[in-house]
Amino acid sequence: MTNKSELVRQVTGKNRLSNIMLCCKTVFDLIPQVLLIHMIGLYFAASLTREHIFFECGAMLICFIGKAICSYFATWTAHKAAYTCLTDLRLQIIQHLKKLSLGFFQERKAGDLTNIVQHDVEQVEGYLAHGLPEIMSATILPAAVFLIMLWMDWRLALVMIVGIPLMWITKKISAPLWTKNFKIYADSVTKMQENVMEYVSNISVIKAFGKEENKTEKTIRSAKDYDYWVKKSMAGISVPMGLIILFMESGVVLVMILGTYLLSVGQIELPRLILAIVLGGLFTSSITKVATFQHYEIVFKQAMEGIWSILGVSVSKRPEQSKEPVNGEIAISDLSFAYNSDGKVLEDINLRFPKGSKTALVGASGCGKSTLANLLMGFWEPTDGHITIAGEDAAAFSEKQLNRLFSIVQQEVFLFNLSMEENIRIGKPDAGMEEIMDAAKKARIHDFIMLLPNGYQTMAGEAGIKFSGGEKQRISIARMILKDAPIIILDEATAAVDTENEAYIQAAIDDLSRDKTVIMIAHHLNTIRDADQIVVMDSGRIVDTGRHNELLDRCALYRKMVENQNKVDNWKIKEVSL
Ligand SMILES: Nc1ncnc2c1ncn2[C@@H]1O[C@H](COP(=O)(O)OP(=O)(O)OP(=O)(O)O)[C@@H](O)[C@H]1O
Repeated sequence: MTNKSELVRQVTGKNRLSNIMLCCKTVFDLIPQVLLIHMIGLYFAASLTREHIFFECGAMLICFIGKAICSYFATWTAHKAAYTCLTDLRLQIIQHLKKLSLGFFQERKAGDLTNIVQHDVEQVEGYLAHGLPEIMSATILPAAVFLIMLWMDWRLALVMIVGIPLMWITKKISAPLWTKNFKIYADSVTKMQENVMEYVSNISVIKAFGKEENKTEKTIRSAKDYDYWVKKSMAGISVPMGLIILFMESGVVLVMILGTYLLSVGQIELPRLILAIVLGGLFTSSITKVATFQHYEIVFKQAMEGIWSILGVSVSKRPEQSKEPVNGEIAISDLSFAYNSDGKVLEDINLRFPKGSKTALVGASGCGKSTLANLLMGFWEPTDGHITIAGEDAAAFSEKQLNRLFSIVQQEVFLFNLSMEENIRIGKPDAGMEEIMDAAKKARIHDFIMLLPNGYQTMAGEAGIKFSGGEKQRISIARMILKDAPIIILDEATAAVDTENEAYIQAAIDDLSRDKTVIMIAHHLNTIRDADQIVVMDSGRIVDTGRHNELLDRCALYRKMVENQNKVDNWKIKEVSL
């Protein structure tokens, strides 16, 4: 999909059959009224016969049945198209989300994306199943009425539409205000949802830090904002809507006035005048609806904006398929990277990670260690420069193939609501039970799983089953042992666990890292002393690279970092011995 208009065409194009049915329904709607007036005319002319009554009433009956059938098919086809479209859009969004880089998910909030997938897509369904058919029938009917009126008496036809220019001007003038209010309303819905989601998912942190009052107030405020904007947008609609109704009703009043005059001077017959007034009433009520249905269009446009804010994001330029990448030395040359126009986060990076070596990235918080690791895994594309793996440009590998080369051990671990067995099998979908148990043993988590009520079949989300951070971490390491990727990225995996768990995790990581290329994002300098190379970073640049002792000799920044680390360690020992 290249642009938003194409997406809108694709969505609204599904209603064609329903529109045809609505046209037929309109015709069936009008014929009985014309026939009735025709019979009244015959009656006044004293020429109404039984045959007339029989055939015209028969035709009316057929029209009523035809109208009911068309109505049924119009509603059915509109709903069918709307729900097909709703499912298509959700699938399209999910497929697209799958292709987007991790960076997209760091920038957009979960509440915002959920709101689009749930609420905005639902609005499209409302527009297609209800809004569009109503707008269609409210447009076709006045057009047909106008043609009949023209055929009957062109003067009455013209006075009937006198209010339209005024209605159109009111609509044009009020549209920007209408759209603006609605946008604020839609934003307040998103904000309220984001706040509620953040509140619910972080309730433990909020309570732990005594922030209930603050956060509750913020969440309630966003709910009140929502309430305020709903009312304000309704108030913004009601004044122009009143004016539109006034201008349109002037049409039928003018038909009555001019019609009565024409009758008095003998230029129109009574049955024709009655038909003109009936049709004028129909015209007015339908065309008024067209104007007031404007909100359907605004809601639809707003929903499409939201949907396009996902579908319009270009996907990674990586190929869908590529040859199998070979494990080997990783080389970074002249690499620079910026997340946005705020400036470069990494600059002039030149590095080598020999196959099977152990490298530690060290530096102050925010110096770019995680960004560098994310670039290696292909989550972002370098702004300048290249990354090669075994001599091949990493950009030429598909996401899937590149993913096979890497495993990452992070502090935050997510367990799916699946059994332990399935949670570990994610690392290798075709792994047998033996392999899974073997990986769990290496990850030092097998004994723990065996103590669970249903062993490997215990569900991660089962009531009463709680996992510590360290246990979750070891389950995720078992996944990675099974995956057996040749390059391991360790993001300070043992920072948030107790000493016993730390020892287990360390042993599990040692097993996972054996004979692999290891890149550690390190905060604790005492865990990296035996690294083959330590990369010292500062403000997005590499300051020095070498072994621990070499850096102690020649790199002032590294020396300072080690001294600071020693101070912290001494402080911890003192704190414990107090
Ligand atoms: N998605 C993002 N969008 C914009 N800027 C970002 C994004 N992620 C990180 N940054 C910025 O990039 C810089 C480097 O961040 P990065 O997380 O790579 O540092 P780090 O050295 O890993 O830090 P830490 O040790 O605290 O994890 C920081 O200034 C950070 O604010």
